Amino acid sequence: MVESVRVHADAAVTVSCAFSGALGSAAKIDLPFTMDVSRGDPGELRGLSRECSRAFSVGGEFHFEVVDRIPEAQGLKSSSALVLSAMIGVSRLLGAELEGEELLRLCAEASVRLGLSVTGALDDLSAIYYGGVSVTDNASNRIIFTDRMPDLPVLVVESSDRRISYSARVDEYRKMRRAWRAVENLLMRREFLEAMVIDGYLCSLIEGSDGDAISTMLLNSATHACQSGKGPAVVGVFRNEGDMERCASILESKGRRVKRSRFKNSGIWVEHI
Ligand SMILES: Nc1ncnc2c1ncn2[C@@H]1O[C@H](COP(=O)(O)OP(=O)(O)O)[C@@H](O)[C@H]1O
Ligand SMILES: O=C(O)C1=C[C@@H](OP(=O)(O)O)[C@@H](O)[C@H](O)C1
Repeated sequence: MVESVRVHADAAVTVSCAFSGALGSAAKIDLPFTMDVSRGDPGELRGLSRECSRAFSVGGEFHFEVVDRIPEAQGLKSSSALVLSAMIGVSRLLGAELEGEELLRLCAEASVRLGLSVTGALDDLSAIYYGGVSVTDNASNRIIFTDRMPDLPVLVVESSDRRISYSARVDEYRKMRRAWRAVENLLMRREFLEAMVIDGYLCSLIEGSDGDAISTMLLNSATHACQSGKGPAVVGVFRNEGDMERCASILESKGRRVKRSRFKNSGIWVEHI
């Protein structure tokens, strides 16, 4: 019997925020979120353990040890990484054969019940699970399509603020639903980086944004820079590592906290430990 597993997930950035009712989309980046899963006392994560028992119709409790964390409440998908890692870890512990979209739908339902997501965030779950970029309809919990992202460097600028998605002003996003048509059109043309920029701009109108970080990146060789959806983290895309490194040094000299990353096209994986 498997006693303990280690789940290797990562962060993702927002390509289209689904709060308005528009299609959701996220792209995976190489920023590790690692969780060990075993049977035992869940501590603070009792609700998550209960959701796993419910999903697999089993008794007992599960223990989750987060080894590498993603900065939380920044628009980098820490909550989806948490729920997905727990579910997939428990699935492997139990030898269950739940995989793919069915597993992701259970995660989406659990995320809403746990108060960690507004729509279930199938876009974020799918990007972390498959890698690359996912486009989803979160209202009907369906994946529309997945695709690969270009293998490019991505610089993440963290914020000292936190924005919890459950407290987002979703009514304001809904009022702006029509503005997201531009984002959806770009998604359908698979122009993901352009969609990401327009999405970040629209979210900024509601949430505000870190204009200094965005302009510093655009003035220093970023091909694209914007808030990651509702943010507050900001992301920039570069042609090569050298351009990213020069920009990262400039931001660091201004006292900004940055993480060097790149788009990631491989999926989540689990090892027995
Ligand atoms: N490692 C973790 N341990 C416990 N809770 C976590 C962890 N990571 C994320 N969370 C929960 O997820 C919330 C952040 O989710 P959310 O507001 O959707 O932002 P994001 O998913 O973009 O980071 C945190 O406030 C916390 O409740
Ligand atoms: O809670 C949700 O349903 C969502 C949260 C957002 O992600 P972040 O919380 O990472 O900003 C958003 O981009 C996604 O489309 C849906």
